[in-house]
Amino acid sequence: MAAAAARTVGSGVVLPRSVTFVTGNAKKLEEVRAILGQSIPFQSLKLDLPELQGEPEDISKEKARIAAKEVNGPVLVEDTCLCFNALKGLPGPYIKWFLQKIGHEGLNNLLMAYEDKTAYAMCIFSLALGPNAEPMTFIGKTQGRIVPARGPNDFGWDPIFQPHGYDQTYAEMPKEEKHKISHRGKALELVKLHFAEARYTFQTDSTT
Ligand SMILES: O=c1[nH]c(=O)c2ncn([C@@H]3O[C@H](COP(=O)(O)OP(=O)(O)OP(=O)(O)O)[C@@H](O)[C@H]3O)c2[nH]1
Ligand SMILES: [Mg+2]
Repeated sequence: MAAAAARTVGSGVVLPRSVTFVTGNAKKLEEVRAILGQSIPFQSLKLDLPELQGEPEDISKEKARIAAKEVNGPVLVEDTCLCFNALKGLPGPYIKWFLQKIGHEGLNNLLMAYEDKTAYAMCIFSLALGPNAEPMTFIGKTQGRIVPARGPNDFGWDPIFQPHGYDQTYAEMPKEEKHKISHRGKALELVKLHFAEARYTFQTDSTT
C-alpha cells in the first residue's frame, strides 16, 4: 500500500497525496468547493462518519482520526454546530438531530421561554496529515440570532439563522455573501492560511 504518512523533507512537509475532504453532506461539499476554489487541491469522499458525543472540537478531531484511517492518507473533515446562547450552547453539535426531529419551527419554539434569541454558528475543520497524525483544528464562528424561517429551504437551518448586522437570513443571502461572513468561510480562511504557511507538497513518485 502507498505510504500514508506525511514526511518532512528539508524545510517542507511532503504529503503522500492531496487531501481528501470527507463528508456525508453534499451541501457542505458544495460550499467547501465554492470557498476554496483552486486554493487548496483536494478530492472528496462521501462517507457518513460516526460521531463522538461531547465537546465540538473533540468531535471534529475524532472524525478526522477515523477518516484518516479510512482513507489511509491526509484528510480534512468538519463538524458544524448551531449554538443557542440561552441554552448554553445547545443544540450545538447535535443540531442535525434536532433539525431532523423538530424542524425550523421546533427550533424557534425551543427559545420561546427566553428573551435571548441570539445564537452562533460554528464550524470546526480538522486536518489530519495521516492515520497516525494528531489532527489540527481551525474554527470559524458567526454570531446571529434565531428567527422564524425565511428564504429557500435547501440547506439545513440556513432559513432560521440571521447573522448580526444583516437583515437577511443565511438562506436569503446570495451564496457569495454568505461565504464571506459564514462560520465555514471564516474557518476555511484559517485552513487556507495554514496551507500557505506550511507549503505542503504532494508525493507524485509512485515508488513510495
Ligand atoms: O443551514 C445550514 N447551514 C450551514 O452552513 C450548515 N452547515 C451544516 N449544516 C447542518 O448542520 C448539521 C451539522 O452536522 P454535521 O456537522 O455532523 O454534518 P453532517 O452529518 O450533515 O455531515 P458530515 O458530518 O458527514 O460532514 C447538519 O444537519 C448539516 O446539514 C448547516 N445548515
Ligand atoms: Mg455528521
